[in-house]
Amino acid sequence: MKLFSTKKASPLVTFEEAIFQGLPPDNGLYMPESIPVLSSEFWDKVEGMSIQKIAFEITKAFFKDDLSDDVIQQIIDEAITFDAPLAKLNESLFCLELFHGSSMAFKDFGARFMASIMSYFLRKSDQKLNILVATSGDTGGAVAQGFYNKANISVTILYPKGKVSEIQEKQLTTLGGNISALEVDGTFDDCQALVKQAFLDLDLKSKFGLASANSINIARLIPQSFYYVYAYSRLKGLGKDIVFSVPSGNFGNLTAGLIAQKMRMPVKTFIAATNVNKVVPSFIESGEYLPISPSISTISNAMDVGNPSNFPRMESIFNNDINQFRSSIKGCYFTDGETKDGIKELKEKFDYLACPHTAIAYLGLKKYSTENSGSIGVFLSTAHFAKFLPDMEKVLGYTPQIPKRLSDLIGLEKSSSEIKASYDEFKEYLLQNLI
Ligand SMILES: Cc1ncc(COP(=O)(O)O)c(C=O)c1O
Ligand SMILES: N[C@@H](CCOP(=O)(O)O)C(=O)O
Repeated sequence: MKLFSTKKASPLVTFEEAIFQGLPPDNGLYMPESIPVLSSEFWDKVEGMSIQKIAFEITKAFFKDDLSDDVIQQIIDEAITFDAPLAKLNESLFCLELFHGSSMAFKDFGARFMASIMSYFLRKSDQKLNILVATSGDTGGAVAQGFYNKANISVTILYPKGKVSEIQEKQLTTLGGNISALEVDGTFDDCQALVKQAFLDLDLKSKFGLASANSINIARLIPQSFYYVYAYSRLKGLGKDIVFSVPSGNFGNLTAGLIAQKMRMPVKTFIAATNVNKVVPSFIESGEYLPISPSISTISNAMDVGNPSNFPRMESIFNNDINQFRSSIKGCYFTDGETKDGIKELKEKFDYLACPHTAIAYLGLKKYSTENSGSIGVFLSTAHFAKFLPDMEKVLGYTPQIPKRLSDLIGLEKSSSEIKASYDEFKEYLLQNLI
């Protein structure tokens, strides 16, 4: 499969080139030249398939020219070691739980898949690789877990100082080994801009192998389509239209849903549910794309993104046609006060505990369902609620039970280096520390 840059000013590349380059030289984003349509035989039989089987079939559809079946199977066996259960809240309302992986966030699908595939390609050569990744909370933890101890790979994670939860911070800063963390005095968008600048820095690129583990890297997005198809497979038998509500920040998750739709997964509509960093919902309403700078801090901190990096991919999927955009995605946004009410409502009405991001997806679906009825609603739960303990305690009025995997982190000492949001300082750090 070949990939093109959304800016159309860079040459086509192979999948291997795209994942190791991360960003095309013209600063666009790589997209597959064509998104494979899965066969009607696949869609007929999907109901009985495990998530691993679905993952295998999707990966094969994309990469049959790049990877053998045995290698694909090996990558799936290594990466997709957990499930994505659908919790039924009532006859037409389901929560797709994406937090059963190692870092307890949906990023585990993409990060583990990417770590396996990159390790496979690296084993064929003797090269060393530096992963640079920006996080507003969850990507960093998933990438740290996914790449921990992978041979010949070093990971540098940039996160905004004071803007991630304590447990999220511990996930990024306590593994050690090949994982380092940089605490940036700025916002997530500053972290993302620093990382992007490094990928375009020819001096750095001539000295080191650099790659991205953010959703700007296409290898993160394809595995995120697995769980949409899995949810569809479990709900198909109900014979109703399906609406997916996706809590969104950088819009990798929603773009992965659009990729699943392009593969012919039937979807009635997607809901792009954000916090007050409402760049995409506002774009859907007004047709104007206006980044928010600096991004606004909220209790759904992992979605505090003022310039979503996957927006050009979404535009490319819709051929830059706002009407196509509007017919596939409905936008909505919620304040912190509304988010807290959403958490309370989920607990009181359904006895279901959800993190602030998940609550936003629930609210998005609720808003849509009051105006449209008759479909099945699925809201995506993108992280375990315990990752956001202080806010959960404030909203619920008690301390919910924390999985041991997360509570064990609290006592650990963090190890990170502080930098200003300055490219010179960042580059100096990289020159001293990359492998
Ligand atoms: C818990 C959680 N929910 C939602 C999002 C937003 O996802 P995306 O950036 O793919 O839109 C993130 C961050 O990626 C997250 O960590
Ligand atoms: N919300 C993310 C921000 C980075 O998004 P990515 O999907 O592009 O890696 C986070 O949790 O770090």
